[in-house]
Amino acid sequence: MARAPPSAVDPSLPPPPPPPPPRSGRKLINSMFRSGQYQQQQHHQQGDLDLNNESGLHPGETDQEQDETRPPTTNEPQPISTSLPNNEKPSPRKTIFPGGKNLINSMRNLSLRSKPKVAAEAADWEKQWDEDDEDSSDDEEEEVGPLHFQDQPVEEDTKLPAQSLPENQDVSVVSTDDALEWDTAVRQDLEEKPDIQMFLPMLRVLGKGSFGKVVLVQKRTGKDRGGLYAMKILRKSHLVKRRQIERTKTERKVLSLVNHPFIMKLHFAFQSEDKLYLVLDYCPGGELFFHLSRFRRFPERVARFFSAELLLAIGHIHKRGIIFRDMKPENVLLDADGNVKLGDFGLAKCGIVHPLEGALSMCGTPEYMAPEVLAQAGHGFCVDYWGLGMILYEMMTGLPPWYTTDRAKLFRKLKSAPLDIPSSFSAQAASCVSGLLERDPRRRLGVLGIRSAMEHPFFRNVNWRALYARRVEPPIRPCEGWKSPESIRYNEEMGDQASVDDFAAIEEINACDLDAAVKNFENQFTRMPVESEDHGSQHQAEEVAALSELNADTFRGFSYDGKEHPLEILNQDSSTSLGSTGPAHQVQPHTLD
Ligand SMILES: Nc1ncnc2c1ncn2[C@@H]1O[C@H](COP(=O)(O)OP(=O)(O)OP(=O)(O)O)[C@@H](O)[C@H]1O
Repeated sequence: MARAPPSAVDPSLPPPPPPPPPRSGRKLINSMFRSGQYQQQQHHQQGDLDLNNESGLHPGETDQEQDETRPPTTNEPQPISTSLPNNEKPSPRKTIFPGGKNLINSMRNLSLRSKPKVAAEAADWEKQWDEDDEDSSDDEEEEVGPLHFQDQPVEEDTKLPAQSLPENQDVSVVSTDDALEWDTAVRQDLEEKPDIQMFLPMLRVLGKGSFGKVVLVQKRTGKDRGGLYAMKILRKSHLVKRRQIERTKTERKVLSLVNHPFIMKLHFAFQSEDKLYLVLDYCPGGELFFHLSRFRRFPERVARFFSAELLLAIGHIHKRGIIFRDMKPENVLLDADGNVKLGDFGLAKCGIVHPLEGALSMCGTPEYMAPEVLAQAGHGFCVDYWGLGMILYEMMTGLPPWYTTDRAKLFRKLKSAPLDIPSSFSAQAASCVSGLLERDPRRRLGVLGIRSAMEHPFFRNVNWRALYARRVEPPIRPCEGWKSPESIRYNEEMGDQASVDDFAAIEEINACDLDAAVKNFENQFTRMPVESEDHGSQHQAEEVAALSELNADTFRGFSYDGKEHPLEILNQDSSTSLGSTGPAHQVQPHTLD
């Protein structure tokens, strides 16, 4: 059965651009950032995305005026060319915030203005959130149709809520109570003991990480038969060789502790003699990075939507005493509807009850590291607000602030270079980004908790309850026209005859459906032979040697059927024993937390 291929986006964004360059192209894009070519190209194509486009047009709506004011098609964003003419000289990135640093600083120092409406809504949402934690049923929720994430004209208001913690305040009171809640909902309905047979044959490769690959699989038996999942496969020998066992255990532990609409869910974990398997929500929308590289940068309202969802995800993990520590667009995936799913919890840390303290490790992705992490001064929840600021800035400009390939220079810039804010940022966005990217974590937006960030004027028009309930229509619809087996099943259960026919077909998912299902992933992975393994003799010899280092207890407790109590996980040994070798793009913890 052929399904319409996934297609593009909200009509208020430019028409669907061609797919992004392959991953090798992504690497080149990075090198273009470094050489300045990327900025040059951005400069040439300025105007191809209207940052002030706040019309909020949505599917089915038309706006002739909007179409007419769009730049000509030839100027629509194209995938970033990997072959820029050599004679184009890179132009340096401009510092174009009116008033520059002084204005930003003066905005930071303004006192808290009362914002009863926003505060009331945030409080309302928070109350709802607590209730949802206790009882996840939405039965009594008022039925409201999908809301558009549409910006209203915002009154001029650039004042940043005061974020400073008084010098002598015991900041540990900020979130201790929340951190004691370990009430993650677990799935009670599964009676199956998971194993690899349940998911064979594997369907497509989705991507590769430093220690293994992620493949698309379909559950072949049991209640969720036919459902698609992403299965992360890690070779034990790689983990041992690269001292990544604790990282993997952390990822598996944290994933089973969290339960949130904007965080990737772990369904099963199991192991074979030589591999570990994590079965996760499949995110057919692909990486946020993939979409950002197609559009080069997002209009402010789009950046606001994604950052608001990420803010809720951060609030959820912080409430559970977990910090993420690796916020970057590559770790944010989109579900079929275009809502975010935060993933890759390998650098997360549990047991944090303080915004500034609790962890010591120097870890993260260099370009995104918070100053307090670099300084190894101790860090807490506030690192993730810094990470959110970095993502927000990157969404609105196309690259993270202070970017350079020279590692020493990068760290110097992260520590002390002024933040350049383009003049295209609204005052609210500039205030929010500079508040999140405040170097002193005691003064950073979010230090007083998620609510203080939610109340920022940049998020003024966000309906948090609706957003949390996924009733706000996402600005990018990455899988339009594609029906997931789960949605088909849902309709079938509701007695929809057309879908019953579809449902018969989901168990025999054909190549065309598969192409549609992986449309937002790079060809270089999705076209790989799914079972290909390196069986070279040297590799095998190394593997045997590495595996012999493992004792029977190394991965004890890894398997997960969705039913264990989170406290059991917390009681397992989680001492850190990481070496300094890690993936090229990440810095692994160098000290014990
Ligand atoms: N749940 C998922 N649904 C769809 N695709 C996924 C999912 N999880 C991961 N992927 C894809 O697989 C790729 C590899 O993921 P993985 O978590 O192994 O590595 P990574 O995060 O890129 O690298 P590292 O683990 O080294 O930080 C990701 O880049 C993403 O494109």
